[in-house]
Amino acid sequence: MSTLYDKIWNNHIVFSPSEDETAPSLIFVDRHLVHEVTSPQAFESLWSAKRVVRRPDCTLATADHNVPTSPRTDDIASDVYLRDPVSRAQLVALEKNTRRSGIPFFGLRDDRQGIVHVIGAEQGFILPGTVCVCGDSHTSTLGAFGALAFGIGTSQVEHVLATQTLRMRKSKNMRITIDGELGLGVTSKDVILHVIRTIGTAGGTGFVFEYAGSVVRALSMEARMTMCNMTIEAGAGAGLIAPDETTFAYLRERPSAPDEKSWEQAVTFWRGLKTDEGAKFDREVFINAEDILPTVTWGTSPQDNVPISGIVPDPSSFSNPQRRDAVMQSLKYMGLTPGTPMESITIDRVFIGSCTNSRIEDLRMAASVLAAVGPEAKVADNVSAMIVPGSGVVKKQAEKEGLDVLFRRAGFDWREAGCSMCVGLNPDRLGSGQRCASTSNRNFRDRQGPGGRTHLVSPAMAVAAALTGSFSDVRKLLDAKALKEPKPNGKTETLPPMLFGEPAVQPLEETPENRDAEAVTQHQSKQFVSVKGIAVPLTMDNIDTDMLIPAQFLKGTTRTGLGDLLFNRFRVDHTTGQQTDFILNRNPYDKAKILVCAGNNFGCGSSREHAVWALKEFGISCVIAPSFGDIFFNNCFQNGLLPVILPLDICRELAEYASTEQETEVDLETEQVRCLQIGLVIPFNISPTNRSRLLRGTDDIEDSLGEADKITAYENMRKSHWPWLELDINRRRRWVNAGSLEW
Ligand SMILES: CC(C)[C@H](C(=O)O)[C@@H](O)C(=O)O
Ligand code: SF4
Repeated sequence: MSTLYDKIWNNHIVFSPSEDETAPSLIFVDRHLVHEVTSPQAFESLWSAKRVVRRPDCTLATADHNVPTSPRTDDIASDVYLRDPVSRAQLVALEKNTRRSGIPFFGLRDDRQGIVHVIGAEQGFILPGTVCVCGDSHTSTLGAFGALAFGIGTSQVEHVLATQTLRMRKSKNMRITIDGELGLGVTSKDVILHVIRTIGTAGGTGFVFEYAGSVVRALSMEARMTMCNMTIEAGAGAGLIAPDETTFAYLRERPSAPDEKSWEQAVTFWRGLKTDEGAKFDREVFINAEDILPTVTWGTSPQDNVPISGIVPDPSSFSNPQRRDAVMQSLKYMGLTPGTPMESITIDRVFIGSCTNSRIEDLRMAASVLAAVGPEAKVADNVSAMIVPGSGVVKKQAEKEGLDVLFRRAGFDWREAGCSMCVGLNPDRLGSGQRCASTSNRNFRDRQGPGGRTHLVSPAMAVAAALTGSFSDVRKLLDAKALKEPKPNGKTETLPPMLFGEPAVQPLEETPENRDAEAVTQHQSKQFVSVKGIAVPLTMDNIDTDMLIPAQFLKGTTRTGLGDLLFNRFRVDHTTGQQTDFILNRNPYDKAKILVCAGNNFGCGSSREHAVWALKEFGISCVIAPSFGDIFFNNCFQNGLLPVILPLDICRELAEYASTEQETEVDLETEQVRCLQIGLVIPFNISPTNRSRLLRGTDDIEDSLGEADKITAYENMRKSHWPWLELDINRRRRWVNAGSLEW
C-alpha cells in the first residue's frame, strides 16, 4: 500500500543505491521551469564546464521577478522600460542562455509571459504524476496537479540542465485532511493560512504533504494551486493533491497537455495516482472546515495569523520566552499594539497578485466583491491599490470578461504580468512604514520593500480592505451569493495561445561569442573538512533567506559580491546609511567563521542559493542550528558549507560559549564541535553520503553524468510508458526570440 508521493517517487527512480539507505537516489525530472533570478549562475557554470542542456524540450523559461509591470506599449524602447541596468543584465542573460540552448522562453513581448508558477500550469506543461522543479521555492504550487513539484537551488538547476535528474533523498509523508464545508467568504487562502497556523512554519520540514478531504476535493484547480503554493510557508518542499475530474477538465486541450491520440491513455494512468486505502503516513493532521474564518496576518511570519474578528496578540500570552521575544520584535516592526482589533487597523496599500493569488479565479473573486457592492464601490481615499495578473494570458482573459473595467472604475491600478510587489526586485515596492493588505505569500520583514509592513489576506479580503481603508470582514460587505469561491466547473476560460505546433525555425549557429561564458566562474570550494575560529551567536527562530540576503541583491549574474550584504537589513540603518551595532559588525564577530543559531528553522523561505554564497563569502563555512529549511540545507552541501543539526539546548550552550568571544572548532572527520577554551566536546551526526561529499568536495554533476547510460535507459522507458510526456522537439526554436528584450 503506497501513498501518492510514494508512487510518484518510485516511478522516477533512475538509480537507487541499495547498499546505503541514507544515500540519495537519482530521480528523473520531467519538467523544469526557469526564471531570470536563479538561472544565470547555473548556465554560466554549465557553459564554462563545456556542458550542454540535456533536455531543452522538457524545459520552459520566462521572465517574472525583475520585470516592471507598468504598461508595455508598442513604442516603448526596452532600455526605457527596463531602466535598472542590473535587472536588464539578468533578463538579457536569460534570453541569451535560452537562445543558446534552445529552451522555449516567454519574453516581455509574449502574451504567455508571466509568473513562472502560473505559466507552467496554464500551458498544460505540468501534468499529473510528473516530477517538476524550478529554482524557486513556490514551485510547490504545481503539486495541485498531483505532480511532485518543488523548489531547488541554483546548483541543482545546473544539475537538472546537465542531466535532467536530481540526487535526492526521500521525504516523509504527511497527510492534511480538511473536511466539512467552507463558510461564506472563506477561501483556499484562508484554509492554507489556517493550516500554517496549526502546524507552524517549521511543521512540515522534511515532509511532503498530501492535502485531502471534502474541502480539497471541492476546490477548483486555481484554489488548489493557492493551497499548494504556500506549502513551503509551512516548511514542506512539496504538497500534493490527487488528480481527479477537476484536474482532467482543467488540462483538457491545454497547449502542451496530451493530444487526442494519447488523452485517454493518460487519463487512465492519472486515475491510478492516488493514495491506497490504508497506506501509512508518518503524520496525519485533521482540520475542520468550520473552524476556518477569513484570515489576516499580524506579524512577520505567515504563521502569525488570526481570523479577521481577532485582535493583535499580547506577547506576554506566549509561554515560550523565545516566541514571546519574536512576537515583541514582530509587533515593533509592524507598528502594532497588543489588543488592537484587526478590523481597526488602517492600511495604505493593496496588492492583488503573486503566484499565490493572481490567476483568473482570483481576479474573478476580487471583481465579484466589487460587483456585489455595486457601481459606488471605490478604493478608499487613504489607499492606493493595484491588481497584477499572473500572466499575459490571465490578463487577456480578465479583459475579455470586462474585469479590468470594474477594477479601474473602482480606482485600482491594472498592471502587466509579473511578480510585482510580492518581492522587492522590481519597481513595485512598499515605502518604509507603509501598511499593505497583500494576497502574496510572505509577510517577512522588508519583503515588499525596506520597512514595508505586509499583511497576508485572500483576494476577497484585499478588496474589502481597499474599499473600507482598513482590514474588514468581507462577509459584511457581500450578499450570500457572491461570497463563494467558484466551484470547479470544467473549462471556464478561453484557451491560451498554442504552446506547440508552430513551424520550427532553424537552430542558431554557434558563434564564438555565444560559445564562451560571459562571466568568469569564481571557483568556490565544495569541500569542507574542519574550521576553527570565532563563532557568532544568534538567538532567533525562523531566520529566513530574505533576512540572510534581501531580494534587491539577487540581481547579479555571478555568485560573488554578496559577503558584505549578508544580513544587510540588520547591519545597515537604511534611514542614515550607517552601520548598526548588529553583532556581525562588531569585533571579533565581523571575522566569524561559524554561526551558531539558538533558534529553529534556520534558512527557511526562499530557495535563493545567494544566502549560502553570502555566508561563504563573509567567511562563515559552518552553521549550527536545531533545524534548517530543507532547500537551504541542501544548498549548503553544494557549496562546501557544513550545516550541523544539534538539539536546541545544546545550541543555546554553544551560543553562550560563543558570546565569550572564544574560538570554536568544528571537525567533520571526527564529527565533533569543540569549545576549545572550556574543553567541551559535542558530537554531531551527519549522513555518511553528505559527510563524504563535503570531505571530498564532490561535483555532483560529474558523478551524475557518469550515470548517463542509466538516464538514457530511463528516458526510453518513459517514452514507452508515458508517451504523452514527450514534446515535439521542433517547437523549441520557435521561442528563440519570442518577446525578445531586443525590441
Ligand atoms: C527569487 C527566488 C529564489 C525566490 C524563491 O525561491 O522563493 C522568490 O521567488 C521568492 O519568492 O522569494
Ligand atoms: S513568491 Fe512572489 S517573488 Fe516568488 S515566485 Fe511567487 S510571485 Fe514571484
